[in-house]
Amino acid sequence: MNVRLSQSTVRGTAQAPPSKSYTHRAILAAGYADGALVHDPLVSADTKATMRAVTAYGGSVGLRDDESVLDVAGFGGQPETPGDVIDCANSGTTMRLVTATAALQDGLTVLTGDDSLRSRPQGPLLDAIEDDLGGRAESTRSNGQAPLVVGGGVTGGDVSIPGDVSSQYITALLMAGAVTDEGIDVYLETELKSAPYVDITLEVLDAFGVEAEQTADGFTVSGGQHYEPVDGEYHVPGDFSSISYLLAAGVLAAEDELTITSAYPSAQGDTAIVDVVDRMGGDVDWNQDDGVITARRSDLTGVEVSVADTPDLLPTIATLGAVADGTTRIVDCEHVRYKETDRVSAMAEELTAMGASVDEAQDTLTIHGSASDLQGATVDGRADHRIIMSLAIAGLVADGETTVEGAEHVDVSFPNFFDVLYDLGATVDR
Ligand SMILES: O=C(O)C1=C[C@@H](OP(=O)(O)O)[C@@H](O)[C@H](O)C1
Ligand SMILES: C=C(OP(=O)(O)O)C(=O)O
Repeated sequence: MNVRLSQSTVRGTAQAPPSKSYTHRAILAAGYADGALVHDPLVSADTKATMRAVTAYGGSVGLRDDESVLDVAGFGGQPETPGDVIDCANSGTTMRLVTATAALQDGLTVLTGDDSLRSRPQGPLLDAIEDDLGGRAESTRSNGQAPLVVGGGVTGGDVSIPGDVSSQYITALLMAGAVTDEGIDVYLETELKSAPYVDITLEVLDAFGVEAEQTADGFTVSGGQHYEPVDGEYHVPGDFSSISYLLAAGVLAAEDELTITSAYPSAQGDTAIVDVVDRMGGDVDWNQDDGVITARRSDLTGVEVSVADTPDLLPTIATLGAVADGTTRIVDCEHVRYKETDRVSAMAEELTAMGASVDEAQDTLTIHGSASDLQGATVDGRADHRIIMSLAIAGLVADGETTVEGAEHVDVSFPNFFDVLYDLGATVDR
């Protein structure tokens, strides 16, 4: 699906979609439990992959008609051997988290995904399971990528793992480690990137009555624990990665002001987008008690931003930088190359196609911005939801028409993104 956008303004109120990261964890935690009601879940292509995995391990997931609640029956910490391959589709979170689940049972699980997911790094997690925990974890092509074959009935132990490839390996080991006999101690061999995502994990584990904590050199979870959420329920907060596109639309294109609801504080590192926009000179106000962000159109100035903790914000900040006056330097971004696509290159190339001046280095993206340089163009969304949404926001400001190719992939995290933009008054032809 191609979506065409033209320079236009937005106004009114948009509700943030529910958090993808919290939804994945809540579904899997409910799977490790006897079950749970997950309120306000994100129902998207990625979270459906985690629902499939929980079902494959012997649980079940029912969705209320209005999509407001997932009724998850769990497998009680003892996953069954799946009767079929688990298709994780485009979801790195599903593949990593479920690989550790697979290691818990004696039988084998086969995990695969789409072209993008089958090119992403899984090697450090496979090595941790096989070399450190004594399980079986193989890449069928011996290249550290899916398809994967995992099993072996691990009972816990000590794991050494790099921290600068994906924090999802640590999340996976902590979630599975709680139901092993011995627990798992994770030692980080390199500095942890995307650290707030492990904080999200600790928050969800706590809500499910599971204890895990940070240590001087990593994380630890003791074994023999039972997942059991308070009152059998869990509530998912709004998603700040998704909010970043709405907030960018507000400061770049609001006619008067744009209001975003369901924006309550949580462990999400991506709440940093509010501060980034503020530092760029954006007129933004966040009422944390009410969960409401208000943004007004503003003239932005380039800044330097580290995305070490917030990789998913890179595409949004790149778009903001292309419109801001002066230079925006996005640093500490090498790990953003291991996502659905290499997002550093993707944003460099596609914003350049729209007339921006961008320099790319391995760990830095530098954008010499100016709103007047941005021209509508046909851009490739790279089958990556965040590239698509960020380029669409650039299309609200660019002179002339912008066509974003492959726009249907927003179904991964923000399925009604283009409907929301349309309802806010943007000129969008879906
Ligand atoms: O655990 C999570 O929910 C996520 C962790 C991050 O990945 P990495 O830890 O691989 O950087 C992030 O980019 C991804 O969108 C979601
Ligand atoms: C990288 C992302 O997710 P995942 O790793 O789950 O594919 C994302 O949502 O930007």
